[in-house]
Amino acid sequence: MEGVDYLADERKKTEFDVEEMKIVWAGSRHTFEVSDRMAKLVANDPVFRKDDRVMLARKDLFKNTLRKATYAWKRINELRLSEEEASKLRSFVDEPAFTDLHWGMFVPAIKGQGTDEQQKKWLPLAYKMQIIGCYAQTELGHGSNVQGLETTATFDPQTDEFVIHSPTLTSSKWWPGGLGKVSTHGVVYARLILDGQEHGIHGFIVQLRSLEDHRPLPGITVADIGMKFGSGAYNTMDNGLLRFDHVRIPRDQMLMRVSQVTRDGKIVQSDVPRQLVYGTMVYVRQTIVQDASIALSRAVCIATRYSAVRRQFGSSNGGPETQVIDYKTQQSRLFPLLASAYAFRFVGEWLKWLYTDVTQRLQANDFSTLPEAHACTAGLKSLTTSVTADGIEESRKLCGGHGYLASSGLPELFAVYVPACTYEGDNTVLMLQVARFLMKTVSQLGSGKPPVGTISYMGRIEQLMQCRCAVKKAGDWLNPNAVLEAFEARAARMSVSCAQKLSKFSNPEEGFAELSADLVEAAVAHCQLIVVSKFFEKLQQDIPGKGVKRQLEVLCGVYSLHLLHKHQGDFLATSYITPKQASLANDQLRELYSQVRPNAIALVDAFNYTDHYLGSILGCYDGNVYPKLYEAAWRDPLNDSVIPDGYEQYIRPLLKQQLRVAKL
Ligand SMILES: CCCCCCCC/C=C\CCCCCC(=O)SCCNC(=O)CCNC(=O)[C@H](O)C(C)(C)COP(=O)(O)OP(=O)(O)OC[C@H]1O[C@@H](n2cnc3c(N)ncnc32)[C@H](O)[C@@H]1OP(=O)(O)O
Ligand SMILES: Cc1cc2nc3c(=O)[nH]c(=O)nc-3n(C[C@H](O)[C@H](O)[C@H](O)COP(=O)(O)OP(=O)(O)OC[C@H]3O[C@@H](n4cnc5c(N)ncnc54)[C@H](O)[C@@H]3O)c2cc1C
Repeated sequence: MEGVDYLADERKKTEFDVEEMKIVWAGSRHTFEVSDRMAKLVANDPVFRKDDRVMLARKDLFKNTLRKATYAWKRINELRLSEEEASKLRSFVDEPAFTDLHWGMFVPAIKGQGTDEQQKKWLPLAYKMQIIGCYAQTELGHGSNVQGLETTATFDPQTDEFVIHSPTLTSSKWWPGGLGKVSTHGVVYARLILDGQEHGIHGFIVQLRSLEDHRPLPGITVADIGMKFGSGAYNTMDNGLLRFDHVRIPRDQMLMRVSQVTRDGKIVQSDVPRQLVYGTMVYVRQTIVQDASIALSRAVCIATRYSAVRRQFGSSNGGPETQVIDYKTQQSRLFPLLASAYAFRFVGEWLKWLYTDVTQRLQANDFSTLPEAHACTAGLKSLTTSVTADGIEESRKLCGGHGYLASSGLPELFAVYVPACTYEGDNTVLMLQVARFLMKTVSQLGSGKPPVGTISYMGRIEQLMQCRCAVKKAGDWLNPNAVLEAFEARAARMSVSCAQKLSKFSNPEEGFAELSADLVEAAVAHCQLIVVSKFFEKLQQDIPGKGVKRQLEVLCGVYSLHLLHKHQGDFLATSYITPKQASLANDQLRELYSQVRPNAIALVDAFNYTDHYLGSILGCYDGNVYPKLYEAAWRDPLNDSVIPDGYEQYIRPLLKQQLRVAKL
């Protein structure tokens, strides 16, 4: 059976050039080649084996992660990998570790908020991993409300130091990844106090552990916060707690790009906005949007391959049963997720561009696009992580009973992914930030300042409030202008409706709180519009390869029309479409599913995932699912012996007792 491709017939149906689609998915030929090389490097190295992860107890699991992370660092140095290659290698190791926070938050925080001198001092140490850092912001009592953090940093002019202190139990830092057992340093967020006066939240570089023996420094209490959701999963990470008892650090360890504290204890604001203290979160939210397409595509790849292998019902005259992927219900659950994975890939690519653009502007003291960048990163992080977490769970259900097995890879993928809906900003809290941005935009319409970028459609508000959908037959829904106008009109009308209701409140904050559920819906509509429009923009690019663009057009249609179908209440209630037009959209959607069907396997092959990275028997490339499931069952430690441990102690006496009862 070895070497047989059970999905070969499926692959023969493909109507497009898969190799070219791999380049589109990766973003460029260069990125594809780097990814492909790094994925194979990891897959072929036994040290990076991960199929035993869910069986390990916490201490073994954690030590195993330390071993892998250290080995990865050794390989990165031996092979002299570039930053891009190293980051890909780490992502293919596919195990949350302290290094994620060191490279993903500690280094960016110093880069974004440190002065040139601070960067010169700290970054070389961090780059060589001579220090290991974490991002210590959240506390036991406050996460979302950053202004509510309680840790204090009081300047002592006598010694030219800050005194970092945890005044209450709720001020204990709680959650930072890498903090519990590994980090030697942290960027710690605390309230700045100068001469008895508070000056808001700022970041400070604080050494936590000795570089000699790793013991916590005097005044520091640090530990892991305990087991988290699921087996394996995020338990490889040492999320930590941290308390300070009047810990002293030199004045130059406050990150001073946004504000400086002078030798005599005065605060000097530079001309950059104070929101830049939140800059690391903007950066990470943008990377989380890119990661969403990866997590969702992994789940979809597993569910699609398995749906083509799995057969149930429909056999006549002893012929084969129906592949479950041929059921329209399966398609209507699976193909929108496949389309969403592609949609998120392209919006992630665009968001990376937006972030680079805003960073360059900030360097030139142009802060004009910061509010939009904040709204886009917050909103898209919220939208894509919510859909991805739900999509992974739906993929599990699409795999029936076998999806519940750890060897399907889906339970662990869900457990490791779902906190993305919470970390880096709770998804509801972030959507409310988008809503604030929208309400501000609506209130400024007509002020002579035309809205730009993702909000430019608001500049056509009068037209969007009045227009009516022109669709007459199902095929009209393939017209990008028809779809875009529908999403623009829906988003604009929902925002205006909220703004009108808000204006009736004498206290705007009270109104905002009262209407917050409606405001979140308006924000979701705006974010979905961004994803749809970026998909259409992608299609305007030159996309080579036989049939590749055509497939992407089909997926774009599936993505937008499934949203239109799912949220038809919004489109109908805002009176842009009629019930008949909603029904035509659904007819067109069904037709598009038929076009996806023959290409479904090739569309997930284009993700180019190795079997190692997918970590799923149900999703393996060759589709040889059943023998692999059978063999995996025998590898479970419970099957090491025929008679289980505990038989003598529990099962035997129980059976004997039943026997006695039966004899009576
Ligand atoms: C297999 C492995 C796969 C694993 C996946 C890999 C990915 C791994 C990556 C990372 C691992 C996980 C890391 C997680 C790390 C963390 O969670 S760190 C902690 C993150 N914490 C948060 O995100 C807290 C959320 N809260 C906030 O961001 C803010 O406090 C708030 C946005 C809720 C604002 O609260 P509020 O009090 O209303 O605001 P103010 O502070 O007063 O500011 C108001 C004005 O500032 C503007 N603004 C807010 N945020 C930003 C920003 N980030 N950038 C720019 N501007 C911002 C806001 O719009 C207001 O502006 P106006 O005054 O003009 O209206
Ligand atoms: C796995 C994981 C890793 C993490 N890593 C880090 C890290 O490295 N560093 C770090 O500093 N932090 C980290 N965090 C913490 C994380 O950033 C916070 O948990 C997150 O920001 C949410 O804050 P919270 O826990 O205070 O939630 P809360 O704000 O208490 O949320 C509870 C509920 O209240 C709702 N809610 C809150 N405020 C509002 C509002 N204004 N309006 C309406 N509803 C509201 C929320 O929607 C939610 O339903 C991590 C968390 C997790 C789970």
